[in-house]
Amino acid sequence: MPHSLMDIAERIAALDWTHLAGEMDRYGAAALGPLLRPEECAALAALYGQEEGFRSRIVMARHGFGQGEYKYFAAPLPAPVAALREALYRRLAPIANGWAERLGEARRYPPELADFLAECHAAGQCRPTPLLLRYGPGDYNCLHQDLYGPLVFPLQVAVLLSAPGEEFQGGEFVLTEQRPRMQSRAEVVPLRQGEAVAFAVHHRPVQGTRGTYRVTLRHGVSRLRAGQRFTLGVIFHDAA
Ligand SMILES: O=C(O)CCC(=O)C(=O)O
Ligand SMILES: [Fe+2]
Repeated sequence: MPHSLMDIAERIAALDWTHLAGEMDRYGAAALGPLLRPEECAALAALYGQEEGFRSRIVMARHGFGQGEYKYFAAPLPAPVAALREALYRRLAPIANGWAERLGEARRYPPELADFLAECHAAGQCRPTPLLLRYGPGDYNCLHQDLYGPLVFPLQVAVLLSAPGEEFQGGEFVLTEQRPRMQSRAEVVPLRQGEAVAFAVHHRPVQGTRGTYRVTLRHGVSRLRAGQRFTLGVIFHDAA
């Protein structure tokens, strides 16, 4: 493994996962801190302009998803993206299993990404889901859930590749949480360049006075006031 990729796995292993699991349990999202260096962010963002290496490009306005665009990587994923996906999965799988247990769900997630992806592929979810997103002035990402078939890994990660305040203004990462029969709660996760946020894809358990209940989460990005913003999205289930 080249030095920098080994390094990505080590950076992820070095995070305080006990603390982060607590944040995930309380808020449905946790800022992971800096994962990528500015030059690594710039290198990934620069891939956006290339033709090769992607399986599709989505113009969000055409689908009512917002304004801006994104491109799904084709297999094989760029090495740093594959390294992030593998190393993050390893740490998130125990949290996902804890959630499944508390929600009374039978599904358990294997400890390694390769084994989970084998399950996805056996279920006909074979297309890679990691993506690069690009937003310009006025662009935004409507609240959504990244579901790509019946098989869902319940956590995902986004890495901000651009420098807020320098390369763009506005464009905050936002989550909403819909509790049963209650009004929604919003959460903004401030990120700096290279920082990542882990968050619930669609549901998470919340402990109530009469047992555990399920809340529904959505995420999106508020309107960019100026500049250009790139994100790397790391989703663990593959797509049908
Ligand atoms: O651009 C962002 O910060 C969010 C991107 C997104 O929707 C995702 O990574 O799934
Ligand atoms: Fe998303």
